[in-house]
Amino acid sequence: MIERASLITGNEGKAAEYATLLGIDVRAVKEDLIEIQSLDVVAVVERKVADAYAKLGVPVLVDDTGLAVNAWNGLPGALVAWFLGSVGTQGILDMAAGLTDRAATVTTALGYADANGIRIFTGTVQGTLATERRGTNGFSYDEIFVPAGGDLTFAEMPTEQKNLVSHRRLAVDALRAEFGLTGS
Ligand SMILES: O=c1[nH]c(=O)c2ncn([C@@H]3O[C@H](COP(=O)(O)OP(=O)(O)OP(=O)(O)O)[C@@H](O)[C@H]3O)c2[nH]1
Repeated sequence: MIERASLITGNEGKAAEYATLLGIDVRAVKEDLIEIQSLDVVAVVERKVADAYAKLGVPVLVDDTGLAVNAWNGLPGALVAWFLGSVGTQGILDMAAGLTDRAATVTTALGYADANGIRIFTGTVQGTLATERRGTNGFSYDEIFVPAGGDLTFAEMPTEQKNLVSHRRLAVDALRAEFGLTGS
C-alpha cells in the first residue's frame, strides 16, 4: 500500500498528467537521473528508479515513455527525446513519409521504489503516425500519434479524453490494481 510518493521528473507535461491520474499525494521533484541508452522504456526506467531511490531514500515514482514505430523495428522508442530534439515531430513525419505501414505504439513504464524494492508497471497504446501534425493539447509527439479506434491525435483530444485512454493511464491503472488504490 502506498500513500504518498515523490514523482521524479523534469517534464511538466508528465507532472500535470500524474497530478490528475494518481489519487495519492504526489510531489513532483526535479533530479538528474541516470538514463541508460536503450530503445526499451522498461530497461530505462528500471535504472532510473533505482537511481532515484538511491539518491532520495523516500518512496519514488519515475516515468519513461517512448514512441516505437513498427516499420523501424521499434525506433525511436525510449530514444525519442533525441529525435525530437534534433528534428522535431515534423522531422519524424518527414522520415516516415515513404512508409506504407505507419503503425506505432506509445508505451509508458512507471517505476515505483520504496524500502520493499522496485516495481515496474507498463501501459501501451497501439496506433498510427498521423500524416501531419494536428492538435494543440497534450505535449511533444501527442500531435502526431493517432490512437487506434479513432481519427484524432492525442493532441486533438481534450485532456480528460487522453487521460481516459492513454499509455500513462494504463500504467497508473496497473499500479492502482497492485496497491489497491481507488479513485480517478
Ligand atoms: O506526446 C507525448 N505524450 C506523452 O504522453 C509523453 N510522455 C513523454 N513524452 C516525451 O517523450 C520524450 C521522452 O521522455 P522521457 O520519458 O525520456 O522523459 P523526459 O526526459 O522528458 O522527462 P523525465 O521524466 O525523464 O525527467 C520527451 O520528449 C517527452 O516529452 C511524451 N510525448
